[in-house]
Amino acid sequence: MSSTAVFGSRQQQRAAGVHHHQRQVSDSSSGPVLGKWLQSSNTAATLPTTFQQQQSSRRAFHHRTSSSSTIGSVELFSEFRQQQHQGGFSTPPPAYSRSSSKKRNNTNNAGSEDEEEKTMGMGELSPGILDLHAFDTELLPPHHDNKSFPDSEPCFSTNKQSNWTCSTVPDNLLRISMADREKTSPVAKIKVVVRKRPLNKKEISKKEDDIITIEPKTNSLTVHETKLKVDLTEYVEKHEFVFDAVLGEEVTNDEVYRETVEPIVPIIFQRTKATCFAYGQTGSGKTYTMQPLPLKASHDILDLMQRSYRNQGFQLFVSFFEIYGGKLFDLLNDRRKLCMREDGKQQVCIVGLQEFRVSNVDTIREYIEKGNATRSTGTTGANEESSRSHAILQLAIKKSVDGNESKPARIVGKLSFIDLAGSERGADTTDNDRQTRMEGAEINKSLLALKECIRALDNDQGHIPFRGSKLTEVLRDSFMGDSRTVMISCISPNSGSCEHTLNTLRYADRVKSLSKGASSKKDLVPTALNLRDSSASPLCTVFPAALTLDSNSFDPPPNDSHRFGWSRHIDAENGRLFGKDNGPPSGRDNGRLSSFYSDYEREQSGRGYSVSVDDFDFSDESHEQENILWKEERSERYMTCADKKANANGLTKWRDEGLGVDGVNTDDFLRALLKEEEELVTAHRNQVEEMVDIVKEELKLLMEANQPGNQLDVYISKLNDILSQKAAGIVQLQRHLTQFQKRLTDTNILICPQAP
Ligand SMILES: Nc1ncnc2c1ncn2[C@@H]1O[C@H](COP(=O)(O)OP(=O)(O)OP(=O)(O)O)[C@@H](O)[C@H]1O
Repeated sequence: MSSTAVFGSRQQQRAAGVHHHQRQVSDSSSGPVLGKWLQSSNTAATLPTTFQQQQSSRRAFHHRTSSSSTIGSVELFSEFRQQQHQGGFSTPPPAYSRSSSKKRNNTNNAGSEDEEEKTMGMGELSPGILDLHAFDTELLPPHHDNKSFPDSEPCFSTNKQSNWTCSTVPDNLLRISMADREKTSPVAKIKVVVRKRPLNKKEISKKEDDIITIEPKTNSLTVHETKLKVDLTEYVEKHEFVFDAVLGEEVTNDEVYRETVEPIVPIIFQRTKATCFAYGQTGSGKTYTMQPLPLKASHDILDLMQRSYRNQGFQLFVSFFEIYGGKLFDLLNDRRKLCMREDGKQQVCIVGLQEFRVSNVDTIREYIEKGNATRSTGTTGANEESSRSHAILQLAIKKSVDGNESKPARIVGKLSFIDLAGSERGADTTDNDRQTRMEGAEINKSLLALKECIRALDNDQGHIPFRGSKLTEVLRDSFMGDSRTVMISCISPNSGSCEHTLNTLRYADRVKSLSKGASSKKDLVPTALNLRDSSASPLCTVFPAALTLDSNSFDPPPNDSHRFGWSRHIDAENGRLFGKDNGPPSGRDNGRLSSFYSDYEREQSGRGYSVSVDDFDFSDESHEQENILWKEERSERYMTCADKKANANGLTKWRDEGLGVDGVNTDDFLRALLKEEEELVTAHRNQVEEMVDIVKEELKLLMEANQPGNQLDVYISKLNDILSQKAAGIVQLQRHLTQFQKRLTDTNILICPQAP
């Protein structure tokens, strides 16, 4: 059966967890992987500039290495490492200077890029003229001196020129006005951008590899994950992702601004609220990325006020606060504690928050520096000066009624910048103290809630789970009405951060793929490369044996966060109960689970297996939170179904009268259903955990079986035990499932049409 036949239409593919934004390739020979890697990391001349060129260079390389074994690829890999460590791929340090204190200096850093703007005077960049500043600073090759990096400072690991050749130069040559830009390119509701930082000196000294390659032309990036087989040979698994924009280490903060926030600025004047946030592992460059943005945006806003909207009564206000441990603090007012209130119209009001009217960039810079200096920071394994809070800087555009400044100004639009605290997995926080762990849990909760809100908003769902976290509650009004969201996913390039990087990219990928707009995106044609979340696709072509497996049992859980693929199944069978996008958020690392499955498949197909089953971790704190959000959503769904059933039975106002289905109290009815559902999911989770242990045993047994002198009878008896355990687990879960299905059928839930 061909791979396309297995997955059918695009829609079916999505329902089956197939992801069109993410293409992942596992290649145990890894020849082509390294071929592309070497080329794209080398020089502009060897960088494939078109897809065809890439393909042909891939083919050429593949041809060169097609007969090479894993050992061969390991040799190539070491060759690559050697060259990299010898500085062969290093690029010069950035032209701008940074001092060691991050939180202050990032603004200064923005400032260093902005310094010239200041001396030129505001408004010098008039519509349609060349941006000489960008031209001067960004096209001149910076001075090459690797030794000049302070400890935590980054070094570039790829050739800067290569990427200029690909995409950046034309953008800088002619900088059209924002208004023109706005006319020509409508601003997407959600934009997901990835930014990779350079390797820092510490990572280089630890001889870590840069495992991310970027193809700016196709907005794609590839994570080259090195894995070990049980026989300890290395192989490289490629994970390829496509986003709205992918920014490499050579991309300046100016360019980040142009790609992310600049297009939104003009529409803030048209009653739009926009949010730009950075997400990523601690130390991945969120603060570095976010800090310069508000200043640049203020510059453009003031510019528009003075040019396009002169004398129209627009005013700019700035406020800056942080959420730390679920509490709000004003960063422009000595960290005064704030409280949040909601008025009758569900407008969020942060009581006591100081808002300052600003009319020039210097004043805004001072406010931003003041706020940054007041922020809560701490130390994490990856970042000595880590932000442990979510910092929210808001630029509000207000307009006085009839242009009369003596009357109170009304809000027109708002631009919120959120520098999210660094994301760390539960597992990473075990070394830290309780405080850091609590912070980590809070951060995870916010991230999950944020994703859920974006997802619900983009699907125009009636119910937006704002209450999932303080962060989303506070941002509520920014998400209401006409809103835009820009998410910048920051990633570290080093091999030691591989798992975090994949998590960040999967989060970003999910945010993007959940958006309705995603379906109209470029990457629609199903290819052999983008069939699975994690690397399973090539198995269909490279390892045909994988196709003989039952595709249901070995499908990785779908990316769209359905709980273990369950809602998808019901969806496909009944098309009614749970909408595809209404499944519970998984929050758990589906990627790792699917990676586990693909490893298992690889083993089944006789190509060895990975030891990455240890990665399979259910202990994520965010699980609790996801349950809350999910229950809220599911409860609504049950209510709607029960409503319909009650109506069909001639019962009106059953909710008000507290009557549930069949006369049972509404609350009890819902509680019982949710409880049973939760029990089923818990049973499923336990079963999968057990299964992982069993599979580990199985892998061990297989290893033993390959040892000389192995006893066949011992092997047979152990295998029998293992298979019985597996079968028992499955039968037990099946029984549980049947009971729950029966319960749903009895209460007519399964035949309830989906709520509009
Ligand atoms: N694109 C980049 N170019 C150059 N240096 C960078 C870049 N991104 C980050 N850095 C440097 O890397 C270090 C860590 O960056 P940063 O503090 O912004 O990370 P973070 O994601 O905000 O971490 P945390 O979540 O722990 O606060 C800093 O020293 C910063 O200057």
